[in-house]
Amino acid sequence: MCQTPLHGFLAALPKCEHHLHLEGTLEPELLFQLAAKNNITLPASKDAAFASIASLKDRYQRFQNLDDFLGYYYIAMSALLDAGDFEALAYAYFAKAASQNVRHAEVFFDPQAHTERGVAFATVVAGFKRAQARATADFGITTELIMCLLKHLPLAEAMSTFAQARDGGYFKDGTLAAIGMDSSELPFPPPMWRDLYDAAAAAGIRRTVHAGEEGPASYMTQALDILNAQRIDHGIRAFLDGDEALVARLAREGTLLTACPLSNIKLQCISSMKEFPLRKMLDAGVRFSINSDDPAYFGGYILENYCALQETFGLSVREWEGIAKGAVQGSWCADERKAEILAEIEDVVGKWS
Ligand SMILES: Nc1ncnc2[nH]cnc12
Ligand SMILES: [Zn+2]
Repeated sequence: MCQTPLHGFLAALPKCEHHLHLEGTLEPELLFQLAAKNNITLPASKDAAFASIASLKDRYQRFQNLDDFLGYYYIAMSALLDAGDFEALAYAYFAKAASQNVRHAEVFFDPQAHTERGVAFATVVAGFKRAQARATADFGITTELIMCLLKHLPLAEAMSTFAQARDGGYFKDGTLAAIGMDSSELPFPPPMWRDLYDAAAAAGIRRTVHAGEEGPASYMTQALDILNAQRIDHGIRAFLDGDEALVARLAREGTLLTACPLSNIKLQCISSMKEFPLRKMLDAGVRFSINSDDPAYFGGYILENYCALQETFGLSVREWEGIAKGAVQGSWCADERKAEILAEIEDVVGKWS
């Protein structure tokens, strides 16, 4: 438990999570269990970190950058094979999130990372949908799925995965809420993905994209101008690069940045929490939410991210109220659901003021 006097308040505060990769919640314990069940051999002969749960956890303390982490992330998810595996993964995350008072979660998954190794798109989605239904019934948490396409694969493959989901009615029937893009950033700037984002916009589908994590602020401007992205995942480089015009635009347009402070430290995008641009984000009036990204790898779920910020920046209850409400306003859920969560926030704030 963190040491801040506001720990109880931060734990109780109703939260929305918008930047969470379901595959990034695969804890080493579940990974080893699924690998044994599915007869998947983890490549311990190539990388000794895969020898045991303990050695893997130790290696997770020392990521050098985004690509170093992604190497482990893609190998680990090869242990996920049947719908029950995807259900177990997602349900474990929803249970953990609900225990930290996440009331609404919009979560990413990477279908291409599964279809390219022979797991059907429908299998992945069926498992996640079962977990979503159980989590809502068990915890009252509402959830949405965002399909991410991978930047390290060709545009044509992203387009065909997108077309499969669109033509299969997955967006129309509400199974999928939006598209996003993730994976390596620097070698794959936003203009490469124009056709994908144009096709999503033409079909009336919501759009987010990872940008400004390792890549420069100019990638964020391209994401807005060329991809017409409605949300940006990470986005800290707007502040770190001092791009004042972009910051002013983000504030003016009310674009949600889905920030992930512990992730930024673990992937060495910033060297300590003091460098996380929280004060600049607040002062500029940019809308943002605080999220966990890949909690099984980065040493903390959403509450640990809130607490780590509090330990460094010492915000007031009122400032946290503003952050929590901004996250609700930036969510892609119905207005009635937003009103419910906003009322829950007022309730908790009332008890702590
Ligand atoms: N932080 C991150 N950045 C880009 N792609 C990712 N995939 C999973 N986590 C990611
Ligand atoms: Zn991410």
